[in-house]
Amino acid sequence: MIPNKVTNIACIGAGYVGGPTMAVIAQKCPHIKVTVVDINPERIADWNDTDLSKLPVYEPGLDQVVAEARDRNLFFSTDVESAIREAQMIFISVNTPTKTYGVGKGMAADLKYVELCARQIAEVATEDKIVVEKSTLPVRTAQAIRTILDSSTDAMPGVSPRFSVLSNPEFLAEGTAVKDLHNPDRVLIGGEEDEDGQRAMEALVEVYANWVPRERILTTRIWSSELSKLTANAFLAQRISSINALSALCEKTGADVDEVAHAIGTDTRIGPKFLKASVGFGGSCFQKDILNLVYLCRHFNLPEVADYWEQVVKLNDYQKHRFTKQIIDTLFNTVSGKKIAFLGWAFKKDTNDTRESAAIYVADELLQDHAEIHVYDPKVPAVRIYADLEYLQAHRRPQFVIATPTIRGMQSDAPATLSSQEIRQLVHVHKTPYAATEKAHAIAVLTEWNEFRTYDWQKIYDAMRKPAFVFDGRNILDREELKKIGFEIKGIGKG
Ligand SMILES: NC(=O)C1=CN([C@@H]2O[C@H](COP(=O)(O)OP(=O)(O)OC[C@H]3O[C@@H](n4cnc5c(N)ncnc54)[C@H](O)[C@@H]3O)[C@@H](O)[C@H]2O)C=CC1
Ligand SMILES: O=C(O)[C@H]1O[C@H](OP(=O)(O)OP(=O)(O)OC[C@H]2O[C@@H](n3ccc(=O)[nH]c3=O)[C@H](O)[C@@H]2O)[C@H](O)[C@@H](O)[C@@H]1O
Repeated sequence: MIPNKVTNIACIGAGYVGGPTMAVIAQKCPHIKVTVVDINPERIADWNDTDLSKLPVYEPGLDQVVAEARDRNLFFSTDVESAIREAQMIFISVNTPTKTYGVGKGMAADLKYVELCARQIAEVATEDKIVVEKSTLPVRTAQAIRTILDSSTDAMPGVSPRFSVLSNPEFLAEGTAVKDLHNPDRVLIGGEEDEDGQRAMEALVEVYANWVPRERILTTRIWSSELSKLTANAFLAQRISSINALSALCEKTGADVDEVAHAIGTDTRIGPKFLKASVGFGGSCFQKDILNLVYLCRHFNLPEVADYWEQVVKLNDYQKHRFTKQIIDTLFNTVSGKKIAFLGWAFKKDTNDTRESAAIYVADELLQDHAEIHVYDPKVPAVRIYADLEYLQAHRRPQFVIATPTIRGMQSDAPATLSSQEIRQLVHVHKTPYAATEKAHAIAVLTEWNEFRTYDWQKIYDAMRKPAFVFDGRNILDREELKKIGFEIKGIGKG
């Protein structure tokens, strides 16, 4: 019988979602044993490291949560099979990147890791289990998971465990993951409408109810839950693209985008959040989830709906390109041989995650113009920065190329593919902001780390080449103060 209460949970995937989410469940539910498993042994070793600064995910407050629960009722392991066998409830929290091959390449979510998990659960399970989709998935994936689970049940007559599939998408944002998990706006649980589905939902509601007020735990039909996750990310990203679109107009007209955002955000129907103009949104999910939504709409023959959402991603590509073009234009139409210092590489502050960070695309485009790039980021190591640039050489999205047909008003060549050696010759990673900015022609702020505001900007100015340009892609620096020192400063949407 599908349990309606659980004391043993497994989670497949010890990444940015699986790790923090399960750590908080274990912290808040000491009566439940939580085992997080992953096929990546280094990742698991890092989660088990006694030096908590080595946790594979950097999130403020996560070290304390792990310290409290680890080896009490929270375990990290590579033994996927045992964890599946013992658990009554199994979360699937593996990566679902955009497909880079075959049908749906560049648009659809790649579900091969999710499928592998379902197959492994089906192979190993001998008792009834609840399977929870924690990964972000296209609507109706639960159907595919159920088909896999049920077909192997048929193949094992005699041992016929039952499965109930739930959708429980995660809404945490990186950098505030622990805060978001401790105090979520809502928890969403979608389940099947039969008796098993109801029992499974009851079991998962019970888990969250240990710390989340019941009225914030929403239960829906499974398809609604799956689609709500893609919709939430599409709406959030759409707000950023909307304000970024207006930032371009602000620059032409002399308006100030922060003033415009404040003015519209005080309307309670619009609200103040997610209206910060920037060099463009990054992160592993917004682009991937919108492309997935666009793919689904095209699949269901809704081209107008698909085009509407695709524009959010195109505008984001345009914004990254616009920022780069402004750097090149301002530096007298070429950055060849010039030293551009990057403050920040992570896709946002308070995380070491760089996936789809705007910094990667800006760097790539500047490298096409033969710039020399010097990076400082408080949390991102050099190996990650090189790996990001190398990955991009092999996986440029055609949309980005289309969005950047002209540089300086002239037709530019298709982007050159840089070798690892060329990247290492042109990109240097520094341990301090002062080393990165020394003798630089310009500074580009790519991430909104708080510490960037607190630097000795006079010292930075003194060591730079003149005129000393700052391109603030996050509008975080004190413009007046920097101008007084002598900097030429350009922001986003600052007319
Ligand atoms: N990163 C974020 O802030 C958020 C991510 N999501 C969604 O959560 C899912 C996971 O995302 P992340 O945690 O960021 O990904 P991640 O890439 O950080 O972690 C996924 C982990 O799954 C492991 N894995 C893959 N296949 C496996 C298998 N068959 N057996 C065992 N381990 C396996 C990988 O080794 C990796 O460590 C994605 O669907 C994503 O869209 C949802 C909300 C927030
Ligand atoms: O599905 C996911 O992965 C998650 O995606 C986002 O979270 P995340 O990408 O971690 O971080 P955000 O705070 O949403 O920022 C995303 C990007 O948008 C940028 N941003 C954000 C807000 C804003 O006003 N302006 C802006 O440029 C950030 O700098 C960052 O590059 C959502 O906020 C989460 O709810 C969701 O769970």
